[in-house]
Amino acid sequence: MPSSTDSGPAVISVRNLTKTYASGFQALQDINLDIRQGEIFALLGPNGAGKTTLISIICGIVNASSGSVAADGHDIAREYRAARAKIGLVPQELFTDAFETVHDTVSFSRGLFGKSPDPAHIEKVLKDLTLWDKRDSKIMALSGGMKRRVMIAKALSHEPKILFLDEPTAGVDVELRRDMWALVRRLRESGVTIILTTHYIEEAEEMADRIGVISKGRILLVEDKAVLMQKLGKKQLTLHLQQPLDAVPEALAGYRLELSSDGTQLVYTFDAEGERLGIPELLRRLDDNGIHFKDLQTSESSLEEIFISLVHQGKQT
Ligand SMILES: Nc1ncnc2c1ncn2[C@@H]1O[C@H](COP(=O)(O)OP(=O)(O)OP(=O)(O)O)[C@@H](O)[C@H]1O
Repeated sequence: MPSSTDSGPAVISVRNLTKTYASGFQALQDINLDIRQGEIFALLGPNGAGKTTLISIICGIVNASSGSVAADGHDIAREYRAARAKIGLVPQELFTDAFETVHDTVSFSRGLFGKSPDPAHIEKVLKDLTLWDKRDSKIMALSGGMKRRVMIAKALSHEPKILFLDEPTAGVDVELRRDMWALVRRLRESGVTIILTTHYIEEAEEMADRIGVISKGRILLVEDKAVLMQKLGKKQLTLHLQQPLDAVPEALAGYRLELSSDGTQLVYTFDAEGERLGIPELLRRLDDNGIHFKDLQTSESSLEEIFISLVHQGKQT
């Protein structure tokens, strides 16, 4: 089960969390999760997996059925105000007062957390988000990308240590998505711990230090991105043959080899372990069997393929 590691203190600790909605639907089952100080953590899962429910419980918007959450050491139920003050939340839906100016709406958000006005901080947030020039514009006059940045500015107005971004780039075009990724990295560099939910694998692959995969209300695994890709990724070696084959020779039956339908390509699929053991020997055996190739190429499975196979198998690691 995912748990705290020696790589740093947990800034969010989720223990044995379950959620059953009034309808009787069990949205989360026995979630245990630690978020480390200063990391970008991506919670990756298909629609309906429970991502928003989990975030909403951590942020104190939805009550858990059982279990506990601590934010920077404060229990979200017993010490709600102290815990919530540590957290900024950028929800999936963009909602804010269309008739307010950018500056006023962001300043007002700070007040909601009982923090005294701090014009210098608001100025810094607006400048970091390239909204300073728009500070006197009404929200309704802004582009979609700017409105999103206003939501982030609001979430940062009370100087949280932890920022939740729920599907930050859902429905956003490619250019805006790249801007958002750059912005999230800058925020992390400024010391904020970032937790983002996404169903875009590309986003987790691009951004995250660690990835948690959630499906049907359960965390299937939590892993460093690089380790996840190395551990679960498969590689393929494709050999383009000089002469087509009718079938894979018996002598090579021990290898996971597939022949293309026209007989011109042999595809060998292997994992990190197989790599060490097999390839020189395979090439030798091919040669022994009179099979020669004119070209070869390798490819690695993407995080997408890993993710799909995990979610389909409901695999536990
Ligand atoms: N208030 C509610 N009452 C009953 N069921 C709910 C409620 N809110 C959410 N659910 C159900 O709980 C499950 C998890 O929903 P949740 O919104 O947490 O998923 P998600 O992973 O965030 O998905 P999405 O990316 O679509 O938002 C879904 O099946 C959803 O229909």
